[in-house]
Amino acid sequence: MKDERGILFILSGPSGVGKGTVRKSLFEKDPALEYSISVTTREPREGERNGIDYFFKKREEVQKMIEADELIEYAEYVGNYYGTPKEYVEKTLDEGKDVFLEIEVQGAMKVRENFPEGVFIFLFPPSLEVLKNRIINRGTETEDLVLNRLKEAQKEIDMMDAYDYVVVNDEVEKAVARIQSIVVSEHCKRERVAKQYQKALGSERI
Ligand SMILES: Nc1nc2c(ncn2[C@@H]2O[C@H](COP(=O)(O)OP(=O)(O)O)[C@@H](O)[C@H]2O)c(=O)[nH]1
Ligand SMILES: Nc1ncnc2c1ncn2[C@@H]1O[C@H](COP(=O)(O)OP(=O)(O)O)[C@@H](O)[C@H]1O
Repeated sequence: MKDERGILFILSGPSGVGKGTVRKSLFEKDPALEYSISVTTREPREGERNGIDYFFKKREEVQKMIEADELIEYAEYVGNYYGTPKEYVEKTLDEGKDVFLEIEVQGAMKVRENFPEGVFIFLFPPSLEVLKNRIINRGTETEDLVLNRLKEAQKEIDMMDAYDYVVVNDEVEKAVARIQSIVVSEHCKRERVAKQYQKALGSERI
């Protein structure tokens, strides 16, 4: 284990706001970050690959993982399970690397209980109209599923106050730059706290 653990960043927000798009662009710019691949029972979309976008699993398989306490959190979202494998996150943080989770709001709130030191970022749409258009234009959901996702979105936006940061995703590049600033300032903050702590300990010894 490295002296300093990595930081756990949780990127959350309503479906269609652009979490996946922003996360992918962020990872292209910052190869030092590590992405935690979730398990899901949802069917793969065209172009999605097992072990890259998600670990696609059967319901019984995810249920077994839940029973064996192999997930940090899981949530049932629009009829499917989604969950974060524990082992990868713990191991990567112990190696001193920062880990990003891209998860919905119920799951993020559960992560808070186990990782209160995590940094919680809520990605916010410029407006509900824009959000609706982004889900429709993505073209991956039927009309019913778009409506379900929008219903969830309203509930999710109501939870925004529980986050450390709110980032508006007006333009992908701008949203990515805002998240990069958060990553840098969180590292500076932790370094400062560590130095103050060392100083306090030092003066105690004198
Ligand atoms: N709680 C939880 N949510 C997840 C996880 N992985 C993905 N999600 C979220 O589940 C929701 C649905 O994901 P998905 O079906 O891929 O749709 P999309 O994000 O709208 O493209 C999104 O809000 C994801 O961020 C996870 O491991 N745990
Ligand atoms: N800043 C943005 N401006 C315009 N379109 C965007 C922006 N961010 C994302 N999108 C588009 O919105 C749709 C939903 O984005 P996606 O990343 O799939 O969202 P999420 O992962 O939050 O469900 C996609 O078609 C994506 O290309």
